[in-house]
Amino acid sequence: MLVTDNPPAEHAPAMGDPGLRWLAAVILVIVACLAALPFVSSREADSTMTALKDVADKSRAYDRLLGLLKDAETGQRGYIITGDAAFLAPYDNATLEFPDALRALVALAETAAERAALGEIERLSRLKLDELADTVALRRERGPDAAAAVVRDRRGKIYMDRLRVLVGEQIDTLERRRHALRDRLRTTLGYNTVLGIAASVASALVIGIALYVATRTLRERAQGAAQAHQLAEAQAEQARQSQARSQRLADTAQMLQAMDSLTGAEELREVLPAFLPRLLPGSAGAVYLYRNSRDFLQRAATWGGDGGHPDLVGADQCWGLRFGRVHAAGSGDGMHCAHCAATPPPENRTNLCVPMISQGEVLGLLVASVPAGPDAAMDQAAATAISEQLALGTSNINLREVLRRQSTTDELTGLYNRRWFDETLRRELFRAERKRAALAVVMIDLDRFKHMNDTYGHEAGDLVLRAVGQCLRDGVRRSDVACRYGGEELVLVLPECDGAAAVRCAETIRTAIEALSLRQGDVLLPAVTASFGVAVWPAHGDDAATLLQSADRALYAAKHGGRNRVCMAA
Ligand SMILES: Nc1nc2c(ncn2[C@@H]2O[C@H](COP(=O)(O)OP(=O)(O)OP(=O)(O)O)[C@@H](O)[C@H]2O)c(=O)[nH]1
Repeated sequence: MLVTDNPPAEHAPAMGDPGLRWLAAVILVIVACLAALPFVSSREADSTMTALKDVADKSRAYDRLLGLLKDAETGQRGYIITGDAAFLAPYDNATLEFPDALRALVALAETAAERAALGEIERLSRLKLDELADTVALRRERGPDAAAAVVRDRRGKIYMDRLRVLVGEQIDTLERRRHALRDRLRTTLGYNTVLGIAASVASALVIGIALYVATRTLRERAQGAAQAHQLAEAQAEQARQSQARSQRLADTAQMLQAMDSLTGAEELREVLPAFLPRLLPGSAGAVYLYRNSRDFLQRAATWGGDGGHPDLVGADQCWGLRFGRVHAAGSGDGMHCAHCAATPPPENRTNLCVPMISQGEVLGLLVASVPAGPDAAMDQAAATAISEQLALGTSNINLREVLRRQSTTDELTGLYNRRWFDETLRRELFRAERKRAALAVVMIDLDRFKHMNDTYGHEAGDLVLRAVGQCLRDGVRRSDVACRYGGEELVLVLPECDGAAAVRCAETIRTAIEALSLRQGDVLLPAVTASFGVAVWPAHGDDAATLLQSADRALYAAKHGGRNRVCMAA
């Protein structure tokens, strides 16, 4: 349109016109600034994502520190109970690694408060490790009773409880920081998108102006017009790339956010296929995660069609895993991995295998088939960045699973803890009321347990509690909940179970406990028995408190009736 409607050249303002040149220069400066802004904003998003990764690393370092102390304590307990030096392996390993783990955390400390907390952690850890070393030495030189006497004075337990609280507070602080960083990332990405659009609009404007000027001066300034075209195209390409980059960052952040809300790795099957096709356009592939046994990697998700990816992959079947870095193989070149869906890949495709590495540990494998061609290098870089984010997200899922398990279970018996019991009873009472179904509660108390502790030591008592916990787990259905109520008191919540069935269940467990034959080292411990009190909703109480009181009174009756028996509430 502009070319045909042009006035004759002699009346048109030429590029040589100083006014027009100034106008062009001003527009170019504005457009250049707009195009640069998304880059600045992207840098901000990059630095926030790095900070997020650092916070997650530090959280894991705290968790590892506590894990080392627990390993040392487990080794010490095993050695004291058995006298077998083989049990000291985790203890030796943990005491060896502990100073480095603590030093690494001190080096990462950022605030005076964190340094103060680490100082206290260091002091308590030293006391705890000294106590462990003393008891190990005592066991070696003076036998189990001398070592057990030191354990019994509970000094070590007090240090350990305090350390758990201190480390937990640090992890909570880091969790709050992670949420704040995620909010900041979301805001930055919002700005980024707006700036990307503004840059695109400005580029479109400059293209229009450049075309206008170029056509007006075409006859005299053919070369100048071509340069203007090139400049406009470069600007448009720059804006397109910046927008694509912003979009990829936003998609990656969204994927991480979605992964943050997962309760287990199996849910990746739902989340990843929604994001990976957007992050690697035109691709198809699969994500594998190591099984707990670490012998094979198991397929966790696929995208871009089923693709024939096998369920399991051995670490030695993948060149990427063997080299510990991204491995690419095209149709006519490179070493092909046996596990890839199409080996070798079709003419116009490249297979990428990218190990997912977090903190130097390989957590899984990203396998992607991408289009071969000029964008292949960009796809490879993107796949590497995505695998880093997947590794970060996966290790966060693993960490959350461990923390959730720790917060709901009792460490000694492996049964659910008191907090979980309170929540479960409240929830099951609501359900029973809604379904009009029965619900039974069974309170259990070990008989003359003080005598066991006083005669055979606290470790023997712990051994008994662990074995009784196993009897409870074996004796209930999957839908029942067995908890440690406190000390040597245990409790069962039996949904949809009437009085007769609850008494039968209690009898089974009572008989199993009575039949236990336990040894502590060479010493055969005396038979253990327990008393049971059963109460049923709604006959013995219509809320949690009265139901528990009824079960407790029935337990009292069982004790007074001679112990080692099951009594139903009156
Ligand atoms: N080993 C060990 N003992 C514990 C634990 N928690 C509580 N106990 C002990 O359990 C014993 C409970 O004793 P009592 O409440 O007097 O009752 P009992 O000796 O079992 O006698 P009855 O209940 O009347 O049959 C105390 O000695 C506690 O120290 C624990 O985690 N480990």
